[in-house]
Amino acid sequence: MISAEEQSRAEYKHGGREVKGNSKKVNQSLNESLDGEIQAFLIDEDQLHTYDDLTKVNPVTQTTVLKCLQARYSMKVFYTHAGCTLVALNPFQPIPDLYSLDVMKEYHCAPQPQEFKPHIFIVAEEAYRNLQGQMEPVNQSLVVSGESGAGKTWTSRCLMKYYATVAASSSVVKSQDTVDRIERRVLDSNPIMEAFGNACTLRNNNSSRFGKYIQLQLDRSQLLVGASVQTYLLEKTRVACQPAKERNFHIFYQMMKGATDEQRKEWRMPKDQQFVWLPNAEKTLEEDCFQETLEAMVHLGINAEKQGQIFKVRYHFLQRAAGLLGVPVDELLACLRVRTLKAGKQSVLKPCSQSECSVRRDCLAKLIYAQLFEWLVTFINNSICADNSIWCNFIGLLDVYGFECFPVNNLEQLCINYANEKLQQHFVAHYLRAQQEEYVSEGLEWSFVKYQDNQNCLDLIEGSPTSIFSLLNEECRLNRVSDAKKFRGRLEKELCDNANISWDKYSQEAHFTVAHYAGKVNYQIDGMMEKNKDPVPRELIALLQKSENPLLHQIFADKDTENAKSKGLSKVTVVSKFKNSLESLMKILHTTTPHYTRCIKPNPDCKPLTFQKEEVASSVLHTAIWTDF
Ligand SMILES: Nc1ncnc2c1ncn2[C@@H]1O[C@H](COP(=O)(O)OP(=O)(O)OP(=O)(O)O)[C@@H](O)[C@H]1O
Repeated sequence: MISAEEQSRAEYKHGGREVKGNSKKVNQSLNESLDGEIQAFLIDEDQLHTYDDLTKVNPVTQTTVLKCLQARYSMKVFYTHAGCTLVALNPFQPIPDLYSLDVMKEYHCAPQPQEFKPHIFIVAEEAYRNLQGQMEPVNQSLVVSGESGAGKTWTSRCLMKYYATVAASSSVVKSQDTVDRIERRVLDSNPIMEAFGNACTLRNNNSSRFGKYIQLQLDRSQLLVGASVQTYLLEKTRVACQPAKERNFHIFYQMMKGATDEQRKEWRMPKDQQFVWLPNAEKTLEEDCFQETLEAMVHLGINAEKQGQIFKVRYHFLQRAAGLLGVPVDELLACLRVRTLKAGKQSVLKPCSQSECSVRRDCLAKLIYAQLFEWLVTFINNSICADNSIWCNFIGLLDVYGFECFPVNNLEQLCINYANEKLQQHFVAHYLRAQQEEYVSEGLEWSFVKYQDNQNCLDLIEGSPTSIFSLLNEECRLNRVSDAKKFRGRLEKELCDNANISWDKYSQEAHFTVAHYAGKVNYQIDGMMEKNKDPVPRELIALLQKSENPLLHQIFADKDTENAKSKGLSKVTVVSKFKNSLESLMKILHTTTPHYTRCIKPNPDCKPLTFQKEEVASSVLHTAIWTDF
């Protein structure tokens, strides 16, 4: 991949146009001249922190941009503009007064907030004023991106708090009980979703294991009257299998540590138990705050009885004990040990091997966890969503996983990186084209910025008729035992014309490599088809429908009706579902005015106030920011 510095050099003074003739001499003198200018710029070290917009750095190269960010970080200035993107460096320590009520008011009341120091509140206020101005497109989207631990969730919380303060509707209704205040309920959705959807990983103690899009609903007077949440790709495999040194979802540890004696008695949950599925329970985390989760649940209307039902299910499947799920023990064991195969109208019973039994048990746990999470999100939405007649505009907040490239990547990373490709394309389409067109229409002198068009990569992943997704789906439909090597062969045969896919001829592993806009990623094929099928044995669903736990009963009864209505729903693959939900999201984004915030993790160990250039450099490259220059 071409480095940013090389790119800068190539485009330097040529407005992105290629240097015709490509003479070595010209390049050499250009490089020397650029080096000279970089040195000249950096000589004024004391001034580097004053650049509050990285596009004003001259010349814009990786070195100069990094030096400015580093200088600002060391002065405890964490926000910097990069054209139309806000760059947020994570301080990894609370910064007193940076987000106080007074600061919010200052930005909100300023005649020109953009003249203030760069801050996430500028983004928030700009979106709010756009909405007030009712300029098309009126609805706004705040897209928060960055790698794990960069600060997306923190930023989203800040934005929500900002609107819950400056657009508070309840302040005008003095008599309203604070418990019922909509702003509070909207904010209370955070600790609940984080308890059930976040976990401690190697990269972040409070890592969101799902993506979310929150629509803050505003009425004609631009007051916050409700919200709705859409979630994406919950990492449900974590329930039954946690990567080494990582943990399960917070909620398990919260309840095991934080339940009162009374709650333990009611949920039949003894103290100090250890579970295979709860590794690293000894770790003390700020997030293990059960009573806060419970309080938030109460505010949203999840009463003690429902809480009991939720926590009983949670606890009982930790125990991996059958009867406690409210289903007959012998029936559950039978379901786990014997598979029912359908052959026409006939059913054939086939005993499972021990490892198959474990797979079925894990499948049950994942199914219950994912369905409960979905139920919770629906409950939250019912509690915070305003009636359609009340709200007329929205500010959407998107917090999704950033680009991922691990030593081993599989279907999850493919989906996440596909989502990032979509967002990158959205960014390019909305900003660069709009800006360039604006310059042309105003007759301003402009230089053509060459940007990477990632359509080819998107065609490779999701295109029609043949793409990685279509071939994966086809393989899953064939309903045969998947063979990774054969699948690699198919990909090679069908997609060899696309320059964005390649293979390492010498690798023993069945894999493929995709050249994403942010870099190349190697995907392991083994297990990918199975993950895409995400099979749920029918017998397990049928069994859970008989559960005496009213919550489980309700959740799976609904599922049944759903399946009956739309035949074959259970056959919808993971990538198809994800593609559809992403397409709906992109449709919404395209009808809004977008605002981009890029969070950056300045060191891999989450150390306070520590800036490592290599870490920031790779983050900057993985983003749309670079395109912004
Ligand atoms: N602006 C900030 N000020 C102080 N601390 C911060 C700030 N932003 C982030 N942090 C710290 O960094 C940690 C990681 O941030 P956060 O959980 O928001 O990352 P993330 O990008 O959402 O990660 P993931 O993708 O894993 O969910 C937070 O728990 C918090 O301690």
